[in-house]
Amino acid sequence: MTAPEQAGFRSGFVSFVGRPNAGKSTLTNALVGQKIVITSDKPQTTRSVVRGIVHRPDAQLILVDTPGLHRPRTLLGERLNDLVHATWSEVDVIAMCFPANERVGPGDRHIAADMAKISRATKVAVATKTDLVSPERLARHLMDIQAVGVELGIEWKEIVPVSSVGGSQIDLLTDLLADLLPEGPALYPDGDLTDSPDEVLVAELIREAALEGVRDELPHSIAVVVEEMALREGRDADKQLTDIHATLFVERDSQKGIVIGHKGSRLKEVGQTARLQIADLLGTAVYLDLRVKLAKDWQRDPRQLRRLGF
Ligand SMILES: Nc1nc2c(ncn2[C@@H]2O[C@H](COP(=O)(O)OP(=O)(O)OP(=O)(O)O)[C@@H](O)[C@H]2O)c(=O)[nH]1
Repeated sequence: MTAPEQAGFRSGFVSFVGRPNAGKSTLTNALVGQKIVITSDKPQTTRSVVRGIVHRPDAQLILVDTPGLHRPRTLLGERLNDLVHATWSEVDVIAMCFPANERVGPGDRHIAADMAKISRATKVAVATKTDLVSPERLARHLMDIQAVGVELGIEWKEIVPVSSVGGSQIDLLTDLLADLLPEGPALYPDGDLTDSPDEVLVAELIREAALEGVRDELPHSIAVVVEEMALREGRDADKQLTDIHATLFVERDSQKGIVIGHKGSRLKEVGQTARLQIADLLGTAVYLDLRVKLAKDWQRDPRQLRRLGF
C-alpha cells in the first residue's frame, strides 16, 4: 500500500489557511504541479479534505483543508470548535497565507490567533501574490507578518514570499515544507490520488458494528470517521499490522453512553467485531483505536455533514 520504506523519507500533512482570496487554492495547485493528481472537491470520510499530494523522491506532502477554518466561528458551538481544533492539531504544518497586495488586517489576526492555540503543528507564514507588489511593499508586508507573530505569540518557522502565478519561490516553499515533516513512509502510493476507498469501507464496517443491536436507539445518529490508517512500520511482510484510529460521532450526549456501554463494554464489543471484519478486508492484522465524540446535532448542520463526509 505504501511506498517502500526509505531512510530519511518524510511524510505528513500540511494545511494552508488564510482568509478568503488569500491565494490558498492557487498555491496548492502550484505546489502540486503536473506531477500531482488533484483531488476533487468532494468531502472525504476523513475530517480533513485532501486537496492534493506532492510526491517527491524524499518526501510526500499531503495538502489538506481543515474544517471550519474558512467559516465564521460564531456559528459553531463550543464543542464544534473543539473538533476543529482537534483537526488542526492533527496536521504537521499549518501554513498561513497573507496576500501581499492586501494589508495584514483583523481577518488575518482572527485566524492567526486561533492558530496560535495549536501547539503541535509547526507554523509557517506565506506571503502570497508577490508579483502584484513592489519590493518595498513586500518588505513592509513581511515585517507586518513578523509583527503579527510576535503579537500573538506565534513562532513562524519560516516566512516565505511566493508568487503562484509567476511560479516564483514555489520550489523553495516545497523544500522548506518537506523539511518540516516528520520522518515516515509515504502515506499514499506513488502517483496516487487521494480517495481512499479502504478508509470508506473501514468506516462503514465500524458504523455497522456500532449499530448492531441498538439500531432503534441510534437511528441515523452515528457517523464514523477514520482519522488515520497506516501500516505499522518495521514489521515483516507476512506479519503486517494496520493501525487505525477512528472516531464515532454521536449527536447527543445520551447517545454517547449507549455507544460506550457500561464501563466501555459495548464499545469494546464494537471494536472487536469491526476489527475482525477489517482484518479480513485489508488482509493484515488490525489495531483499532475507537473514540466516541459528540458532534451536536450534526445531522442538521450542513457544515458538519460535509465534514463528516455526507
Ligand atoms: N497575481 C497573482 N494572483 C494570484 C496569485 N495567487 C492567487 N491569485 C489570485 O487571487 C485570487 C484568489 O486566489 P485563490 O487561490 O482562489 O484564493 P483562496 O485563498 O483559495 O480563496 P478562497 O477559496 O476564497 O478561500 C484568484 O483570482 C487568483 O488567481 C499570485 O501568486 N499572483
